[in-house]
Amino acid sequence: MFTRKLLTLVLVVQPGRVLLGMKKRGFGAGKWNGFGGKVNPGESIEQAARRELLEESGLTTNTLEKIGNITFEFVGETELMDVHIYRADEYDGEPTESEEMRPQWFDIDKIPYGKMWADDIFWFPLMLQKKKFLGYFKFHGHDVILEQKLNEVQQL
Ligand SMILES: CCc1c(NC)nc(N)nc1N1CCCCC1
Repeated sequence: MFTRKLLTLVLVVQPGRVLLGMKKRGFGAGKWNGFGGKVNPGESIEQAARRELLEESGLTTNTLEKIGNITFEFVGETELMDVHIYRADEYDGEPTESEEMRPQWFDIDKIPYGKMWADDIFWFPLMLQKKKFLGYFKFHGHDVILEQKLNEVQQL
């Protein structure tokens, strides 16, 4: 009944601040988010995460750490979104605007949750504490969470 679409999301974190991108078009346009997107046939999830980070922000990293996996259901859609979330604590390059994303650093205490996907406020604190987590969010439209599960795990 449900198929799964593999997606990636990378958060670049430095002491006291996190790099987010303003999505300029497509799915999630107008929201701040990490960098990510689809996994192409023949590439690993981690390779896709690295590719999307470079394409969307201009950055590369040696330290991509898998920190979470969240499954999203949108009511009425039969394709679940299986988002594999990574944290990068180091990076090379300079944040660069792309066609998809306008990057900007945010102080940890000024993360614009009101302009992000509604789930982020729940799992960002775990991500920032370097905890690992599994989650499930059921959305009605793009703004209303009907059901949610979020559990810390020791390994992914
Ligand atoms: C699945 C949608 C989504 C979402 N909740 C609904 N929350 C965040 N932070 N990112 C998302 N993605 C990240 C991968 C690329 C698509 C958008």
